[in-house]
Amino acid sequence: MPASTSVKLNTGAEMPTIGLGTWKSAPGAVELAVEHALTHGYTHIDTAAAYANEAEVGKGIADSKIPREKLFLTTKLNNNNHKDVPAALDASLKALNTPYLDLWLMHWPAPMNEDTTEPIHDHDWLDTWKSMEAVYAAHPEKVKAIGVSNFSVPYLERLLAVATVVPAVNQIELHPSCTQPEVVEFCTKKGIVLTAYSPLGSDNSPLLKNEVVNGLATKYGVQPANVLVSLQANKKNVTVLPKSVTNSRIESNLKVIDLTDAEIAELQKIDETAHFRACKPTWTGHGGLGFPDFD
Ligand SMILES: NC(=O)C1=CN([C@@H]2O[C@H](COP(=O)(O)OP(=O)(O)OC[C@H]3O[C@@H](n4cnc5c(N)ncnc54)[C@H](OP(=O)(O)O)[C@@H]3O)[C@@H](O)[C@H]2O)C=CC1
Ligand SMILES: O=C[C@H](O)[C@@H](O)[C@@H](O)[C@H](O)C(=O)O
Repeated sequence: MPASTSVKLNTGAEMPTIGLGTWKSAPGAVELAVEHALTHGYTHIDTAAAYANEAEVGKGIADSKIPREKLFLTTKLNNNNHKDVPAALDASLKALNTPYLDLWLMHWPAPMNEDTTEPIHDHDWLDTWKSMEAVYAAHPEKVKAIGVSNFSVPYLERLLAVATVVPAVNQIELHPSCTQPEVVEFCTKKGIVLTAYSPLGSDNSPLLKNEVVNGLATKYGVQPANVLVSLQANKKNVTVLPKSVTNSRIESNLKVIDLTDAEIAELQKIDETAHFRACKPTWTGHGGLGFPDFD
């Protein structure tokens, strides 16, 4: 099926299919990258309190002069803020210099200490979700949708058993070396949109040199990165976040090609022989977080 330009959330809102990623986009560079993206066709930006760049992302948004209602802005609750959800939301809004978020995600189901070096075990992430639901209900003017990130099937099952709000999105690692079919299928069945992070395989990705990826890039006259972004954009229930601080790449990453079902299957097969994750859940100190390649 042809690639989408937006995907409908369970709130009714449209989420633009391609968003600019900003993890490791340093202050100084990130405001220019965000401004460049927003003045060259992007309408969706992804950041996180953990990236320590929300203020600069906010500056890039302001400098672009894009009307707020034309932008889809996502940020994430940091692992060290699970105990103080309302204050964390206000801090992100202030840093981003925006009256509201289009989407606010629990970054990891993994509460951590103040400087995110150690896990803490006296707080349950399910209570964090309940606090996010409460803030969302009390302040619809501040947050238009809530969701999760780095949630495996067992963690989603635990959440859905008590949730009064079904997460709008689960943002997870998705690329040909990390295809996660179980969680993609589960979310799709439950009406939860997937957002593909590290779609190029993150920094210094071997996927950019992969033979299948390069074969398709040559066939369609595009860059390997376009094949990788297009793979996600060609899926029905998926949005995708290529990150770059390089203007030419920011522009070119928006170009999506329509892949055939056979080409999609060939790309997804790469996982069978060359599996990797750029972001291992174990970094949080909470184990594999229910992901089958860790537990
Ligand atoms: N929820 C979560 O836990 C996570 C969320 N994310 C989100 O997803 C976004 C994307 O993931 P990320 O890990 O950053 O990695 P990506 O897969 O987007 O890859 C980014 C890397 O690819 C390079 N690159 C970008 N475009 C091209 C191109 N056209 N050709 C060649 N190289 C290119 C970038 O370099 P350069 O910038 O120098 O151009 C950078 O080194 C993040 O920025 C973040 O917003 C990511 C990880 C975890
Ligand atoms: O969004 C980005 C990621 O979640 C990142 O914050 C973590 O993956 C972590 O820093 C790590 O070291 O792996």
